[in-house]
Amino acid sequence: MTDQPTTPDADVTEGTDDAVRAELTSLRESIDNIDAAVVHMLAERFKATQRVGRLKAEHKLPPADPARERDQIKRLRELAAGAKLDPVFAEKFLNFIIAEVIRHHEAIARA
Ligand SMILES: C=C(O[C@@H]1C=C(C(=O)O)C=C[C@H]1O)C(=O)O
Repeated sequence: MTDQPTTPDADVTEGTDDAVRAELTSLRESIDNIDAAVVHMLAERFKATQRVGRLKAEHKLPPADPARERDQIKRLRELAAGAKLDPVFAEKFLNFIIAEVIRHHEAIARA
């Protein structure tokens, strides 16, 4: 972020047919609902993983469990393929989340 004054972005749909703009708005409402659901689901997942992190710290278990991760990645790739979602993307997404969870578990173990 800078302190420079910003000009608002132009409406990229200006001049586009009204029916097209209405369809875009409707699709974006669905996207906004899905994004909200994703945020809420991720929040619940992190609540559960925080509890796992505390349990592991109390019982001196390591923050990461590579065997469990391998099983999850295999399962998620299969689910993704069945849902016509790119399995490579699904794996990257899960790995991104797991890396954050492991960071949390390391922090809990240090605390
Ligand atoms: C949550 C756990 O800790 C880590 C994070 C995982 C996850 O986010 O799904 C899976 C395995 C572990 O590396 C766990 O062991 O179940």
